[in-house]
Amino acid sequence: MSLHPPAQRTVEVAGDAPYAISIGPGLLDAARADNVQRLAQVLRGRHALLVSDSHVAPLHAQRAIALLHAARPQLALSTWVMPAGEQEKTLARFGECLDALAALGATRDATVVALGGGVVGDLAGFAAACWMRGIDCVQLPTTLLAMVDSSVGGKTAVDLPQGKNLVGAFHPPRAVIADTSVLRTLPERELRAGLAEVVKYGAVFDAQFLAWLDAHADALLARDDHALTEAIARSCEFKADVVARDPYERGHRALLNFGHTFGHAIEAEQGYAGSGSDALNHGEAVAVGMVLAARLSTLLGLAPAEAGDRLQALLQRLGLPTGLPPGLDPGALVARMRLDKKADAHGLRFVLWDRAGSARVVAGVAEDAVRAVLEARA
Ligand SMILES: NC(=O)c1ccc[n+]([C@@H]2O[C@H](COP(=O)([O-])OP(=O)(O)OC[C@H]3O[C@@H](n4cnc5c(N)ncnc54)[C@H](O)[C@@H]3O)[C@@H](O)[C@H]2O)c1
Ligand SMILES: O=C(O)C(=O)C[C@@H](O)[C@H](O)[C@H](O)COP(=O)(O)O
Ligand SMILES: [Zn+2]
Repeated sequence: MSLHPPAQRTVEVAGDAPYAISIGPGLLDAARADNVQRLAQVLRGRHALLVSDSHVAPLHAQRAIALLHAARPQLALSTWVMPAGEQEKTLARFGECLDALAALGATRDATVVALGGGVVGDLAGFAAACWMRGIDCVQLPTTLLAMVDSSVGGKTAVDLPQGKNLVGAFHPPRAVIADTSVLRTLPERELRAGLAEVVKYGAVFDAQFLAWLDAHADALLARDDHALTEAIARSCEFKADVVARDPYERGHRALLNFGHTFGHAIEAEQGYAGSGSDALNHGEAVAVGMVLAARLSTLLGLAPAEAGDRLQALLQRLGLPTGLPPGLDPGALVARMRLDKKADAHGLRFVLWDRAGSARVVAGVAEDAVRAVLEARA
């Protein structure tokens, strides 16, 4: 293991509104001139609203606030803290976030700064997309999942009881700043959840990356800085490449939904993860969903069963669930899937694979086949 901290990495996201993803330890440290300069370049106007949650704010908000003040001393800054958890990614909380922007008097050159995991990032990003028809958003992701996935690409949303992310907008951030030192306070379960989305990139784009993850599983679980930084940067490269080519998910971007048709149905059917609930969180539901998608691929004659077995073994090695939780009814899950955003007038569409690293969208998947996979449960 190297004694040197990992070098800072930057991934550029191309497109009509390009932006940079900065990754490395200490990027929220206001004492570093390069950090101050990075944020100063993207802040405009007089107002900023820092959005965070009840777990993250006590741990990390002070550093973000100090950096924001250093980057733009004239800033009128307020902080709005939402209760933590997927159960809170609601229209009601979104409305409260808009109220906080109104109370601040945020003008069109204001910035929403999202400090948190994917729940905060999605909700704050959606508020930025809607306030005065769109203001800037800067993402400061604090979970592994948010660093590798949700802070990048501009999908913003809240959930409805009927389904995940059913109300939202595409609204790319102005910048993503991932200070990897905040991962030290991340609960173990959330670290593992983030690894599920990292595995997803290998599953759909690159079998060699899956082999790398297998070889570095122990280092990743031990939070080795070098392994984590590499996994984050590689994941951001995969995502940046696809969202730059297909920002509005008209084609290829849908591959990032591998495991999500099953996963989102599980999350909604369980009533979403939150304090005191046993529900799977997003990353866990995606882990189960990817195994089910691999099984569906095999049932439809697209992929060998061994590919699914290997994926399941890797996810289990990373401490992730891979079987359908007890008590969930296959029929109810299929009914949920009819509201999946990839479904169309012709029925369900799934991201399936031929083998690791080679995925595609398959239309007209029979509900009976989906039920059969769910009834087998893993
Ligand atoms: N927009 C996208 O492209 C995209 C991509 C993937 C996932 N998502 C969404 O992201 C959400 C899941 O995100 P998540 O897994 O980050 O969940 P999350 O935001 O609920 O965070 C997980 C938990 O970790 C806590 N936490 C966050 N950072 C912490 C830290 N550094 N130290 C201690 N605790 C910390 C949070 O308070 C929360 O309790 C889902 O709603 C999912 O739909 C969106
Ligand atoms: O960025 C994307 O595109 C993704 O699909 C990334 C997913 O990991 C993420 O969970 C996303 O929010 C799902 O999008 P949805 O359109 O199915 O709600
Ligand atoms: Zn996801």
